Amino acid sequence: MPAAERTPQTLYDKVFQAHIVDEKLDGTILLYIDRHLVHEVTSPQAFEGLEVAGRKVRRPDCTLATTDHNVPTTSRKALKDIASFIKEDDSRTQCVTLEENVKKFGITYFGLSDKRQGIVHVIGPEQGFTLPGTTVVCGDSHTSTHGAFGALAFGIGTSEVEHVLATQCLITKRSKNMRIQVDGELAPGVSSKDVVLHAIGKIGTAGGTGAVIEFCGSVIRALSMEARMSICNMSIEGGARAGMVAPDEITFEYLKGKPLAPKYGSEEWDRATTYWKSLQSDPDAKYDVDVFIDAKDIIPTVTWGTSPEDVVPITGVVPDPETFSSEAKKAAGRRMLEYMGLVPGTPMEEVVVDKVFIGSCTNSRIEDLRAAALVVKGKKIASNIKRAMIVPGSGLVKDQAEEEGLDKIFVEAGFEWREAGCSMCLGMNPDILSPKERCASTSNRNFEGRQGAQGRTHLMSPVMAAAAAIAGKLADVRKISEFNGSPHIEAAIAPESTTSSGPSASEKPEDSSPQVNTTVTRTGGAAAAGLPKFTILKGIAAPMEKANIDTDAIIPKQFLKTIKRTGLGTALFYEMRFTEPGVENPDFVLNREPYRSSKILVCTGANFGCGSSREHAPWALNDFGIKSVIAPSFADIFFNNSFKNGMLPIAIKDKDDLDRVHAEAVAGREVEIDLPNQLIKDADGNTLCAFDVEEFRKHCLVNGLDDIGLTMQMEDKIAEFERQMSRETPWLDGSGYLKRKGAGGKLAVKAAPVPMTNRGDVKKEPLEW
Ligand SMILES: CC(C)[C@H](C(=O)O)[C@@H](O)C(=O)O
Ligand code: SF4
Repeated sequence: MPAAERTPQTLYDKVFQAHIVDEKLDGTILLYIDRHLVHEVTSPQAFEGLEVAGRKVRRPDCTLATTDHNVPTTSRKALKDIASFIKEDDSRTQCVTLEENVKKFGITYFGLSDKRQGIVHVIGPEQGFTLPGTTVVCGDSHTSTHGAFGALAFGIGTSEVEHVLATQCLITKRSKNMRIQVDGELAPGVSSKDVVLHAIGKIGTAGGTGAVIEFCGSVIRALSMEARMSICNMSIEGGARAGMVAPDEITFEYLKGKPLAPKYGSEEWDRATTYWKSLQSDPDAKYDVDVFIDAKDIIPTVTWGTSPEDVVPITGVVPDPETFSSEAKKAAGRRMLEYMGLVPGTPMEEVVVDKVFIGSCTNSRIEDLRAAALVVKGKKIASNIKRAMIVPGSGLVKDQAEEEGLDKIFVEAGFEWREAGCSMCLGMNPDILSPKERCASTSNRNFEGRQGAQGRTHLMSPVMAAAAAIAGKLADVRKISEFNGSPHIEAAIAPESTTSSGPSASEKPEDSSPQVNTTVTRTGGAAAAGLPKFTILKGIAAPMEKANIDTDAIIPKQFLKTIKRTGLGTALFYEMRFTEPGVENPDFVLNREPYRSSKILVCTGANFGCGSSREHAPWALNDFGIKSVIAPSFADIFFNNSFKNGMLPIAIKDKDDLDRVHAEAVAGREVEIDLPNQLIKDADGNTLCAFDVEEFRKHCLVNGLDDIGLTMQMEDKIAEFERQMSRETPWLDGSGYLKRKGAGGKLAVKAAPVPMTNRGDVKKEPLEW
């Protein structure tokens, strides 16, 4: 797969190029996916789709599943099975459904009784499932985390999860190249989280739209793998499709001995590292966007508002919206301050906190816990702190921390020591904020209601969250005297990660159980049809005037627990639509006539659909009856997800054009979208403006084509690509407990389910499922 060098290429170009199965004239690309991570929230509908169509999982050896979002983080000592452990009905259904699906489709799965269970973005790297130069996807926006290895890793929606399960490929387009270079040396107390918060503050939450960000520069090179993961993790908050760091000796060192990485010292390891070393951007490679950051400008950073771009140094004050550049920004700022319960001019260090959460896929790894423990050691949390939680990212992180005695440091200080999961990052499980509670959080999103309805989130690094717990308010970790903060906190505390990754491949018993790749026996699923056709759409258009409408606002977390695609219309814009359950907010546009029957949404603010990869957002719009959203720009995943559901998102950049359409919406008149002619018209048929749409997407919409069926017609090309991959990068055919049997071109994949649990005596314990 190593590509011969031609025109100068970036790291992204190289990895992307090496995975092209097919390219159409209009630039539509069929991209091969090496690694697919699966969790319980975004997979049920995908498996259901496979089953209905009689399709099987093409590469179980390249697929790894776990439960993380819904799982309680309380003690698992009394755990019998997930069905009796999870009390909340919908959460239980989602987790049990995943367990049924992994059995049915023969996928390796880490359940709650397995120490390798954890947040999907923590376990992939930990197991060596994530490798340099690979393409990695998951039905989850923070898949960008894995880019720290020089992988092209991005979040996808549920329809795409189904597409990858069925074909191991995705239909996509090239992204732009963006480079964020961070040079210099980080000052004491400044960690990778501050770097990424600072960068997002600089570029904005739409700054990376349509691009893959390569993080480089002397600061990035000096960071540990875990610190790099925290940075790539939040690329999505900067609007980017993915973030990447070129692999180097730090990367290789991290991968040595990981169960699913090539065996260190083997010929395969040498071959792999030779290839990985070639994955550097060429010196004269071109970037579409270049951003430079001087490390000395970065000081410990916290957020003040409800978007990750609302950052301020801890030494700063709550900003005054009246100083913002436009009326729209002023209005948004006022709303944020009201929601956050903050007054302009208040020093950030005087903002009193109720809860502290150290966890999430951004900051729940062993180095994060070590760093926080250094701050906390020998101290007590402040008396006003109602609850402070440490939630390790995986069972293995938890074990490692306990081995080092970190749990004792935290517990003595007054923290709760929890089991692995997403926890309070998004409150889909019992860990939530109560209304108006303020949280110092190491997670990645501070959207309204994110950690619990009306909860108030301030994002920050683990050492800053630890400092807030001790001080009882937002605090500058550098002022906590005993904290001998060092440059690159994570790297300095843990020069080498010692987290064990469970039994290594060689320690594992040979898998001898018969495999279940093709349990679903219905056939005839390759037909390329299935969606309603979209040609002309005429109807009422609802006006909205807000920027950065995130997917958490379109459909809040509590409605993600469904295992169906339908019925979400009632939950659309829930927090804005209802003042309390069943009571409509009369001011919200969709509660007014004639907008109750809208088929179109016209939004004048940019970056519609930012945030999570939840396809529930387009499903909710669709179920409500809205088949098209018109806005100046969209977040990539939402945009993509809409097409997969036969919906048409239209980006209108020209302000006058958009204003004309918006005026019709405000007047309550019908608007017509003519897709074949790419025109938007008023109710009388007069053209308001033209719009662009990619040829392939238009073809699928107009003809109601299901793109999984289309891709399956490319079987010969996919199989040929896999044969070539087995020859050139054999380490990518499942290894270790995912060993692909019958390689060498045949698709006789024998995926290995986890042959045992990983608690206690691995040889004697029963099958995980
Ligand atoms: C549930 C999932 C779709 C979602 C995401 O994609 O990000 C979640 O992980 C989140 O952080 O909001
Ligand atoms: S962002 Fe939060 S909810 Fe989403 S995967 Fe990461 S930890 Fe889980």
